[in-house]
Amino acid sequence: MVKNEVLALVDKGEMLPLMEEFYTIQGEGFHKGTAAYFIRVGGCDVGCHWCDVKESWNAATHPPTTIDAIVNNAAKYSNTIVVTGGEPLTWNMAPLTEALKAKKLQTHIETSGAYTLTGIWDWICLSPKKNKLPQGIIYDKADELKMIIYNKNDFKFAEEQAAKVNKDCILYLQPEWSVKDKMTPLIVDFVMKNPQWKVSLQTHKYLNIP
Ligand SMILES: C[S@@+](CC[C@H](N)C(=O)[O-])C[C@H]1O[C@@H](n2cnc3c(N)ncnc32)[C@H](O)[C@@H]1O
Ligand SMILES: Nc1nc2[nH]cc(C(=O)O)c2c(=O)[nH]1
Ligand code: SF4
Ligand SMILES: [Mg+2]
Repeated sequence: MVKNEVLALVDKGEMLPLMEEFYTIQGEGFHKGTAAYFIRVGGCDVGCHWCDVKESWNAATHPPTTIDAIVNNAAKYSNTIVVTGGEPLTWNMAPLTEALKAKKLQTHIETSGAYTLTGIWDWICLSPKKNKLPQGIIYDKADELKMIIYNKNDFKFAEEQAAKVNKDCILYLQPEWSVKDKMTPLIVDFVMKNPQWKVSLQTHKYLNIP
């Protein structure tokens, strides 16, 4: 295919810049401990200074890959597919998720919600960022809200975002990894005082798995 054809397919979500894919244990949030196949799509311009996958940001460094190739491969590994990035909602997620659902796979997304929600999802993990706030209806659709705590101000931001989600949405506070020794005790204290919240840890990093 010539370059313009590839770009046109990526534009429609019929190809996606694929950074990496791996079978592992979901480390975070409600489904922690569950085996899942991760599809990490390149491209993000939200710019979190503490992001743990900055290599994902530049979509041009990740090969445009057909939905068929991604889905046929993923189906070999797991019934639960976690789509992450980068920011997956940079792209139209309809073709990918329709193909995953056609194979009866469970579709989970990890997203900042910074762009329009596309795709068919069995589970939406919304992790809002101050520099690009979530767009519209995703607050109504989120199954879990996962707020990253880097400093004390982030508790206030977490409460502001929790006021916007639907009543069934499960609320998590997750320490930013590099400051976890300082922030985890504050999170523990906050959750005991505000039991509508739960603690989420990046358990895969403790397990030394991807
Ligand atoms: C790398 S992001 C990719 C998906 C999407 N861009 C997002 O931010 O939700 C996956 C998850 O990791 C979280 N995360 C990223 N860097 C982190 C860090 N240094 N410590 C703790 N959580 C982090 C994000 O908030 C998000 O919930
Ligand atoms: N094991 C594992 N669990 C995760 N949950 C969310 C992740 C992500 O980067 O989106 C992630 C990840 O990178 N690895
Ligand atoms: S939105 Fe997600 S991928 Fe993008 S910079 Fe922030 S944590 Fe990283
Ligand atoms: Mg991760």
